[in-house]
Amino acid sequence: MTARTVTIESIGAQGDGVATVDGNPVYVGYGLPGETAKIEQDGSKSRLVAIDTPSPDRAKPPCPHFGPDGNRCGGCALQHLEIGAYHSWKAGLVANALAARGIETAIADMIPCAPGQRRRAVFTARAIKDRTLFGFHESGTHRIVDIGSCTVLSDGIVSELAKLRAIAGLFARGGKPVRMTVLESLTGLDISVDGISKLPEKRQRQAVDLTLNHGFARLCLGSETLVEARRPVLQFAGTNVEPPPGSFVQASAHAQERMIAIVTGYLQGSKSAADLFCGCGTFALALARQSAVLAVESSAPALAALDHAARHTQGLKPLRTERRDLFRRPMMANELKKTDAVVFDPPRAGAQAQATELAASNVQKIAAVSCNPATLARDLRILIDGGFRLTSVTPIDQFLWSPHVEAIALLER
Ligand SMILES: C[S@@+](CC[C@H](N)C(=O)[O-])C[C@H]1O[C@@H](n2cnc3c(N)ncnc32)[C@H](O)[C@@H]1O
Repeated sequence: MTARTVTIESIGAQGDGVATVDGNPVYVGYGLPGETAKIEQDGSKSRLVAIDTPSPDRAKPPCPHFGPDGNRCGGCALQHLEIGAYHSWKAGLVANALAARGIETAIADMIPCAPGQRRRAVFTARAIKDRTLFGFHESGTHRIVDIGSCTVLSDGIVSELAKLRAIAGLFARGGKPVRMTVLESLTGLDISVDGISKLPEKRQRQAVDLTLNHGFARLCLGSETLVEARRPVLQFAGTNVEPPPGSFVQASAHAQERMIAIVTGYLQGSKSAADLFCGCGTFALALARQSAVLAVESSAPALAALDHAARHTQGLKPLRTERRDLFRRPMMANELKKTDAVVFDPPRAGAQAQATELAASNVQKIAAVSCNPATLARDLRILIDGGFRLTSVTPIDQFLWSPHVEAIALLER
């Protein structure tokens, strides 16, 4: 460790301050641009000792689990940055990724999300002696920061943290850490545990009893439902959907509705749309109110939930689903002959093979949704080279105070 004083120049992609020492970057967690800070340096990492000249953009973090010291919850990276500067930094992540692929474009205003709006969280639990650590990993380590509150999550989850910890403790007691995905659905909390394959019978009964006594909707271990008091339900643009255990859904209902509005608004007027990487139908079910839809996805349970929702919703145009691995077998340009509009929303790896087929197709309008600016930029480059024009890029702060950002890019021929 070398003690030194540095000046922070920028914020890195993970939210740490970045200084330069001997021509190399040194990351200073909790540091902001313009600040002079005393650090103990260890290669590119450092420990912050003191900030000598605080930035005017420095804000008081609202969460007690956020801070520069050890045991800092890694869920948030930037609570110490004033909200306007924070939004500019996040929009910059998208702009920089696009610029790195030679795409220079204006970025629209950030769609903000407020504290307390996040409806889905993945906790880690580990049993130690007679108690359970339950929370998120410390920044950059596998240590679990035990949380008693969270500024980002919805009240419906935060108010139940102690009860969730007790249930998680039953699964973690065997010694292995477990992950617990909690989704606040309209009918109650939907809890899904993974990391172990089986629970001893007595502990399983206790977990089921706690779930029922606390009024939670469902408890699953992997894909096995241990108890379902009520079907968990979400609404996508007015349509009820019953998500399968642990399935992907947008992290915030507010962000989801704004994203649906952008996509359906842009693709309005198309006769036949495709939703690729459709999940349980966030976009497909909304699009089916205005055009025929082909919805494609690799997860069978997600498609079953989408089919079930479509069958029980009045007034939709024809909606067809197809199970398909779009990485290995993208929808080919000639299969999209009758499709004039596409929304695609792939996992972080992006949709390179699919973008290549779209570039060669007759599709006229595309909404590209992504939680990874780097792969979004790569896929947009393919589409632009194939003759599409980028008409707008809108960042959405779905992952408040984290270094992650959602974005929707709109393209047309
Ligand atoms: C970011 S989510 C988007 C889901 C949906 N659009 C939504 O808004 O809820 C990505 C989806 O891609 C699916 N997926 C992952 N790999 C895939 C693949 N190789 N082929 C098709 N779908 C895949 C996942 O199951 C997941 O539902």
